[in-house]
Amino acid sequence: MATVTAEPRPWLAPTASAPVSTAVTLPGSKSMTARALILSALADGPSAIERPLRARDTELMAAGLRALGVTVDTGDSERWTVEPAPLRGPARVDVGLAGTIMRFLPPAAALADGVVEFDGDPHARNRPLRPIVEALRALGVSIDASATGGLPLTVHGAGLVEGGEAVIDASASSQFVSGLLLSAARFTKGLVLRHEGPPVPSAPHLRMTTHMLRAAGATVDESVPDVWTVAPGPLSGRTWVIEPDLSGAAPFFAAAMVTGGAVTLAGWPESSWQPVGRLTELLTALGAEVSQGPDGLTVRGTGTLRGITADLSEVSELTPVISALAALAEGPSELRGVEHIRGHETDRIAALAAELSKVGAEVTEFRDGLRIEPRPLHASSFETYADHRMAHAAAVIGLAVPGIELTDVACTSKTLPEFPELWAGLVARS
Ligand SMILES: O=C(O)C1=C[C@@H](OP(=O)(O)O)[C@@H](O)[C@H](O)C1
Ligand SMILES: C=C(OP(=O)(O)O)C(=O)O
Repeated sequence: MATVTAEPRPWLAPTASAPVSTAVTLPGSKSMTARALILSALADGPSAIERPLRARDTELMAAGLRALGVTVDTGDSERWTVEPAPLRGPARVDVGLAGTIMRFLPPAAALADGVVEFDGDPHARNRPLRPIVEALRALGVSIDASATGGLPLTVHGAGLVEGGEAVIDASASSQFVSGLLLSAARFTKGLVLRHEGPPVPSAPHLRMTTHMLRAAGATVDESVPDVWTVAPGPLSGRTWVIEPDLSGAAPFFAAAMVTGGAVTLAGWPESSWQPVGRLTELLTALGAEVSQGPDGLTVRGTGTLRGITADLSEVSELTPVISALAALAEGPSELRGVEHIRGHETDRIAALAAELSKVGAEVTEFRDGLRIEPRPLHASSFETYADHRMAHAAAVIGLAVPGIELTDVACTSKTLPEFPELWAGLVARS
């Protein structure tokens, strides 16, 4: 069952009356938890996932794997266990609004013996899927998709996938590549996947996929740009230790920046598979001081919030929170390179342009991004479009601008069901 947050609709974002200075402990990375679940389900022995993310996206992933016959025990929030089994249909999978499920699970379902049906939230049907469906067909999988090539999908699992070579245009989502690679070691001939088209976004997420595949024992070659090779072979069960979710931490870091305080993300590892270097560059350019020590990763507000010009293609899921900071900055910002986020939980470029304009910013919408000119901001209703990161953006603005009313905050359950309580606690302690 997905977690439901009983928060009022609309939700008035709390305003900070003093600097937010605190340490936060946040759950594990959504992206790492999703990959650990898939790799564990395809392994030849049991696995444990320590400090996973328990949220709608990962609970639905666990439920999807259970529907395919895998034993996933999520009873202990600190340590989930996965006992693989031969995958089988018939099964039905609810993907919710999760890109990770709709792109990572169909390739695994193709290995199942039986029919596996996929569907999700109304907007999930609009999210791009065609390239991965066509690549799977080229690899010998029988799939029925909607007229637009997306959900609802039916995968006719034959118990094996021939695999081999495939060409894909992954410019709309790195998850098409990650999804195919995660199951590829179990394809009879493995996989040689070549991307052809405009650049693939989210390179750090691709590196996370190849790191985790190697950690599970797969042989992966990514030495040729835009070509990924996974040799056929077994995957090992293991213990995955999940890092705190860096993208989920972004609004909390932004709180330090907006209020001139300091927020430490506790439990941050010395070396990470998430794009902490890029986040540090961006927050520093915006005016923050970022440091790492035994207590964790700390972002300190300096009282200065500068506008920036940045290509966010590597860290596109940060666009909403960075846009919120840009709307509160001293000068204009131009955030580009993220056309594909029009296919995220909502069309994030259009949604940010509409909502930031409503609160008073001057916004120009480009095909691949936004120009944001700060203006005096004012109270307003803020539509969240069922998008957790739109809610984060609104909450960040609300710290500085009284009267920001989110149409819905429960959408944050996608990746952090505790968000409303954690956010209120942050301000209460300020
Ligand atoms: O592989 C992953 O876990 C993700 C990859 C990225 O997707 P896109 O490449 O579609 O942006 C990112 O935005 C998403 O939140 C998570
Ligand atoms: C784009 C996102 O999610 P998804 O994994 O559903 O694509 C996101 O979390 O910002």
